[in-house]
Amino acid sequence: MKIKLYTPSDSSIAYSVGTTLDRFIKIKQDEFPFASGELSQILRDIALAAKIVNRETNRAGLANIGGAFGQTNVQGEEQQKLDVIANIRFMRALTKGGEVCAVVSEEDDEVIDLQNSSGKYVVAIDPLDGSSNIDVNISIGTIFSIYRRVTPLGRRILPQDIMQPGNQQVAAGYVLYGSSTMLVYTTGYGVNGFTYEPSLGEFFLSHPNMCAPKDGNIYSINEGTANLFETGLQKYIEKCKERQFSARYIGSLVADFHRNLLKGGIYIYPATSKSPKGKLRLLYEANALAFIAEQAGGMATDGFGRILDIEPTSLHQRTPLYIGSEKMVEEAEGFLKIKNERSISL
Ligand SMILES: O=P(O)(O)OC[C@H]1O[C@](O)(COP(=O)(O)O)[C@@H](O)[C@@H]1O
Ligand SMILES: [Mg+2]
Ligand SMILES: [Mg+2]
Repeated sequence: MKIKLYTPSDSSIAYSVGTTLDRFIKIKQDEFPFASGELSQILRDIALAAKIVNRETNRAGLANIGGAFGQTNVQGEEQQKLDVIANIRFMRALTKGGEVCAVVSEEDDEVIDLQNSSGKYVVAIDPLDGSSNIDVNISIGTIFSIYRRVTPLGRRILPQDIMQPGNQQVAAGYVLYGSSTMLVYTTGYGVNGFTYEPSLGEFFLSHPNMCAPKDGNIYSINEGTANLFETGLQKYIEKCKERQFSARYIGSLVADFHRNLLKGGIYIYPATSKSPKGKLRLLYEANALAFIAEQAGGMATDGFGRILDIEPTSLHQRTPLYIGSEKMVEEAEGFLKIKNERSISL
């Protein structure tokens, strides 16, 4: 009996396009002799909850899941039903997974202590990003950051476990519920994207080693409040128009970020005279995407400094965000600095 050896074309790579997320996590874990599997488990828990939220999102119009929940969250924003459903689903998966001791969520005023003294990790999460787009069938997302607790296991969680700068993240990512559903994440060793195959209930590697183009011609900003922007930013936008760059703004941070990550571009949610800290939240929006952007060769600042170096002072603190292709973010920063220097010297 003859035995034929199977030699897949790219056998040199342990994983290739089409590898399941589970397998990819396992392979990556094996690359770290000291890895003990807890972080891998959290990534699996997040993937599981994402599958459930994906199902709810897809049938939002049918199952009376759309619309307001009838309560406001700590940001004073009206919660959508899907905000609350997603929050419950991720919280449940992270609790059941058993590796997390505390969760910071956009939808909860306080830190959620999961009463799990053996949990080594803290998760900050925006369960449903782009809430204003839920009812109009436009792409929405989930954003997550993972940190290792800094206080000893078995002790009560302390503020220092939660208030860690983004440069302490051990993993971060997002889920995009769009025409297809994708999970994109980093553990500090590059960025990989997985596409969900609903009929098989699996995420498959579809975008290995994602790299942001160094430059681009897409700018994403809500110009509705342009008259409240600082002059440096107004000048930068004029420059983009002069160059006939494409203006693209979905109004879902995850979707705008993802497009620009693939095609090259800059997303800006600036400080305005009305909101001096902008709108987006540092702990569960900006930090995660900044980690991804940097790992993909892009850049993320608040207009003046690196997002990942901001020392958090409050759970739901906001930050201006300039994120995307390196050259574009650098240039936008340059415009801000010039104008600011001029206004200071006047
Ligand atoms: O309507 P605006 O002011 O442009 O804000 C849109 C931004 O607000 C957000 O919806 C805020 O996120 P949430 O939906 O999670 O609150 C971002 O996704 C989006 O980029
Ligand atoms: Mg959000
Ligand atoms: Mg949200």
